[in-house]
Amino acid sequence: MSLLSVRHISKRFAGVAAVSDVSFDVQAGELLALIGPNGAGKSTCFNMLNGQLKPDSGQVILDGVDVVGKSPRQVWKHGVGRTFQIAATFGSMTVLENVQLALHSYRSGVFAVWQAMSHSHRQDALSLLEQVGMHEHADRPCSVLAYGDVKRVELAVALSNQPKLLLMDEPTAGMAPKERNELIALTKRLVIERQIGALFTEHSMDVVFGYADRMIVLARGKLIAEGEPNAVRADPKVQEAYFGTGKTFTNEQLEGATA
Ligand SMILES: Nc1ncnc2c1ncn2[C@@H]1O[C@H](COP(=O)(O)OP(=O)(O)OP(=O)(O)O)[C@@H](O)[C@H]1O
Repeated sequence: MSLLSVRHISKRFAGVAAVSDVSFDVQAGELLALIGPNGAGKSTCFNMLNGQLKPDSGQVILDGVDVVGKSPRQVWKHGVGRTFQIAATFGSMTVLENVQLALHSYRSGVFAVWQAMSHSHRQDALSLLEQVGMHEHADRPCSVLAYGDVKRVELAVALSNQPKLLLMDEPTAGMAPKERNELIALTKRLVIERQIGALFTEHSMDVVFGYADRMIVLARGKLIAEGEPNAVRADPKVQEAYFGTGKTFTNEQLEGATA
């Protein structure tokens, strides 16, 4: 059984078919890239997986449970972690406090209540920070960190609910190539070690071709290709979708991206 089975999900906004009859699977230990030109339906798809949007039809089965109709909080509790295109940490709090707060939120059952918690979940938070290589920065405020380090803290926060599935919205946006590769290599290692699944959107093709186990491609709300990156790259439908817009990545990037 797949970790995540998405079956025939669709979503319309007024006259726009944002996502039409899309089905795919994510396996435990797999890094799956979701790509597509601007407006292809990637965000809509993500938002249907994390409970922010309810599909008009279809099923989203995570670890045997259909999560359609559950709130974002319930979906999170069921094991979906998320990172954002612009890293979401609290700058005025330390690295350690950010992870402690996430652990506290998950374990106490209280989503948004802050308590004095200087000792709360400290060891577990340090352990998560160690896994992302940030434990030596535990007592620094997030606001002084380099952006790549903030993204690592965000990853530790996303792991605090022991997710089965990680959803990552352009995890490497705004990062230099070296940091970008380090972050995605770290993500891949954690996905394998923890046997979780990860689905990520990405505009950087070197990341997709270098690290994704498989990829799926959306265009105008429809799934037009899926498979191993090199096979998908050669697919005429994918080439056409990108040449048609020229906005997300170019012919040269498609051909030049190597594993
Ligand atoms: N809340 C909404 N109301 C109306 N139309 C929407 C809404 N959200 C998305 N759409 C439309 O649905 C389509 C898919 O949008 P979506 O944001 O999912 O694409 P995307 O692939 O994430 O694009 P991008 O790469 O530009 O972020 C677009 O035509 C968009 O204008």
